[in-house]
Amino acid sequence: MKVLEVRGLTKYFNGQKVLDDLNFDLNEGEALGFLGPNGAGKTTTLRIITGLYRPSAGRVFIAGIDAVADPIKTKGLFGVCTQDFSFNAHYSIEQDLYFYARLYGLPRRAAMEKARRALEWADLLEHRRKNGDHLSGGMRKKILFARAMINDPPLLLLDEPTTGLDVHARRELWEMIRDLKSRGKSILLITHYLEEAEQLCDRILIIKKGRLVAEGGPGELRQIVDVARLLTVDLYRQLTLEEKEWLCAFPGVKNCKSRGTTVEVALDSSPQRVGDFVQEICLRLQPLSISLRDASLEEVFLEVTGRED
Ligand SMILES: Nc1ncnc2c1ncn2[C@@H]1O[C@H](COP(=O)(O)OP(=O)(O)OP(=O)(O)O)[C@@H](O)[C@H]1O
Repeated sequence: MKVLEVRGLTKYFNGQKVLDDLNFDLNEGEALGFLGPNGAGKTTTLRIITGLYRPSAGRVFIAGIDAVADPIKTKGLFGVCTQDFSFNAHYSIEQDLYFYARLYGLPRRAAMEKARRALEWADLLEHRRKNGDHLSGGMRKKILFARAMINDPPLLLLDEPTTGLDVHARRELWEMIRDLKSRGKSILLITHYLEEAEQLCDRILIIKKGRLVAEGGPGELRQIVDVARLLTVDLYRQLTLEEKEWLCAFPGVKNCKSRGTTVEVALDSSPQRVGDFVQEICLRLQPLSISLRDASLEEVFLEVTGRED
């Protein structure tokens, strides 16, 4: 079942097109990475899904309900963790969660129980009497997750949840996301950390200037840009122009860049004979070392978002 459907989403701000006919789906139990350079339109998309902005054109359906025409009806179907947040200065985090549970209509006793269980889930029970502003950045994000999940919605929207956190805090949040996924929740994850998307997401979308430029599983994306592997060749001197042309002319070579005495050769996914290629390089260039590896998601991202329109 599709938990989220985005159809032809277009948004203008002051005559400038920020989203351009964006289409994607999020299936039940799926984690979808939503990536793109700064200003690509990720947060704008999220704000339209949550009903904060109206689109200039296009539709959004959450669990089949039209979120643009009837945003009130969809409010209980998603939890959101935004980049901007605040805590009521007079509330402890326990009262904060109780308040949110009451907003969703839970009776007093059930809301208290819910707040307590949410604190346990976030591993913050011992800090329950503190105000959110007095917690560390990682703890604050955990409380925001707990808030977003207080009414147990099927869809979770996360806008850069781990930005600015240390490695330990990031890993704790990853565990919480994995736990939500194991409970069948659908997750839209905006992130600039490609490793995070690779670790947590089943599928990844990359947008640029409000347009979808790539979509697929982390492995599939490498094939989309057709840079499957990278061969790094270290020389004792710089590569000559003639040698560069010779390298680029080999079958399966996508491009070839040299920086100082290091040469990086991008190879496509065709079943070429890499062994023969390496042998020829050794004979002609007598390199200090050669290494072959799969292209990283970061390299795919740079290729896709760096292309001219
Ligand atoms: N309320 C607004 N009024 C005018 N322009 C806006 C508004 N909100 C966003 N924009 C513009 O829309 C574009 C997309 O912004 P958005 O915040 O959606 O990008 P993003 O992909 O989330 O970027 P980042 O990764 O930096 O958070 C930007 O050019 C931004 O300046």
